[in-house]
Amino acid sequence: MPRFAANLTLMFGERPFLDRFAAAAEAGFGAVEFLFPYEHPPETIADRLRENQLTLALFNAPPGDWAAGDRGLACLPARSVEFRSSVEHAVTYARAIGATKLHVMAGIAPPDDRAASNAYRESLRFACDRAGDADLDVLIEPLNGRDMPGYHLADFNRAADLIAELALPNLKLQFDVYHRQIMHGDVLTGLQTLAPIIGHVQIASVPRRGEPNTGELNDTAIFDALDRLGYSGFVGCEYRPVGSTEEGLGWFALYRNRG
Ligand SMILES: O=C(O)C(=O)[C@H](O)CO
Ligand SMILES: [Mg+2]
Repeated sequence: MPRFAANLTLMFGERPFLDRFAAAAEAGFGAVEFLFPYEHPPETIADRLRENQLTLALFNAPPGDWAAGDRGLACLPARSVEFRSSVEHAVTYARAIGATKLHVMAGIAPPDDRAASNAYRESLRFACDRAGDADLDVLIEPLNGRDMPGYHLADFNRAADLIAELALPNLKLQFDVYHRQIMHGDVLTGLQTLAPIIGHVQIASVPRRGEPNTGELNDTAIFDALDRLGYSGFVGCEYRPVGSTEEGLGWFALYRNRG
């Protein structure tokens, strides 16, 4: 049975961020993930994880100035200095909070912009090198253009090609089922084909990005397929609860307290 990680950026949003750790543990999660923890000292995050006996499945490197429209810096040649320091900052956090997986966002630039593609490759080499020193995998995640217009990495095949081309041992694919279904469909075949390079999986219903099994996909069949494929990582619950997070956890009854 897959092991699930509550995404504390989207779930338990009724509470302040630091209170969501206890809420996730109480709900039966053994792991959590979140996007950007940087408003809080890493020691505080580490304490919350330890106090609640939670494993950290994944977090994101700083994305630049989100309010100003940045969605990562990796493909932006003019921002390479800032990118490198964002990776160093993330690695410092990762060491302190016991992370093993780091999502590095690409940024906004057309997929066929050659300068952006070259910068992206260079940035990923740099990130994998620094992250490798801390035993961290670097994840890249194709994002659909409806939620993330203009994002540089918007195709699963392109992500797979890039991972093959760069051949970096700690560069992996973040397979978000929600984005996959919107961009390409063919979710089960995608999971099977890409299994060797998948480093993390995320789930949400389509199209509303709500609880599993409330949209157009059979998420139970997806969880079964992950088992058959021998996927041993976490499945991040990156969804926006329709009502209160707890009320929407009916789907989780089968899986709670299973690591
Ligand atoms: O949006 C997603 O699916 C993510 O996982 C990113 O980390 C944030 O954009
Ligand atoms: Mg995702």
